[in-house]
Amino acid sequence: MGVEFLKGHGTENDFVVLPDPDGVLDLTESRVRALCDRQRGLGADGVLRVVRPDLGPWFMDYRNADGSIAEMCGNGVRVFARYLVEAGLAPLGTIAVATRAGRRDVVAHEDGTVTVDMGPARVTGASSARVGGQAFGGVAVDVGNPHLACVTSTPVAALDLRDQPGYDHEVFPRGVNVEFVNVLGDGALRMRVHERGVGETRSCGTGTVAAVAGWLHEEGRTTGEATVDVPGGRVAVVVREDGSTLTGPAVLLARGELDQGWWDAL
Ligand SMILES: N[C@@H](CCC[C@H](N)C(=O)O)C(=O)O
Repeated sequence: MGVEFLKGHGTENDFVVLPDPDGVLDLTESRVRALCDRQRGLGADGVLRVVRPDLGPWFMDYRNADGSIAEMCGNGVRVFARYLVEAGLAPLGTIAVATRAGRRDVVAHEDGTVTVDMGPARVTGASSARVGGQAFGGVAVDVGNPHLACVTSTPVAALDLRDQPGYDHEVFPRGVNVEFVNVLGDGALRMRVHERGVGETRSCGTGTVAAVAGWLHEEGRTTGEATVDVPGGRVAVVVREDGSTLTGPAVLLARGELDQGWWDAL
């Protein structure tokens, strides 16, 4: 019997899901890279390994497509919760999910959307990004993982995000996810993102929370809410003094078995 997998996405930020309740899979960097490769593997922005240590809360072991480990993934945790519900491992309603950024309470709704309590989005200072010779001012935002949210009047559709945007390595020694944000109206944002460890993705859940926190900061506010349009769809974000929530769809579209020989050879 090969290794069980599922494929899913949250606003087209896509993941390979590996159910591994007993934590027996040896998920090496090279296996993650091969799984995420869109030519020689299944293709995905990241891998979600579903583990349940000591029958405690479910743990989301999230990996970026390049094999690196990240603290948190807002779209991934929605897909993770959808998997738990569809597999009969958790009921609809609130599910506690352990992540490297701490516990996240996730509410799976009947209509297929999922709301995640993302914890506080902390603006920690000003910084800037550079794309194609153009500088973009922004703010560093900690959503469990590091972000640089740049609100700009340059239409985000015009940006070439194939390469990693330039950023200040002293401010972000562990790398950074960079968001470019247009304000469409009060409470309506558009965003594109270049993710650490992946490249441009069609959505980034933690990035949308950082975008809203960055926009509010620019407005001199610390609380508020907005919809965020990303290339892969739309999510809704609420930022409070003590926390934030992210709501959006979570879809599972395929399941199957990896060839054991392919897996073993990696
Ligand atoms: N796509 C994710 C974020 C995944 C982690 C990120 N690339 C990092 O390295 O911090 C999301 O939906 O939040």
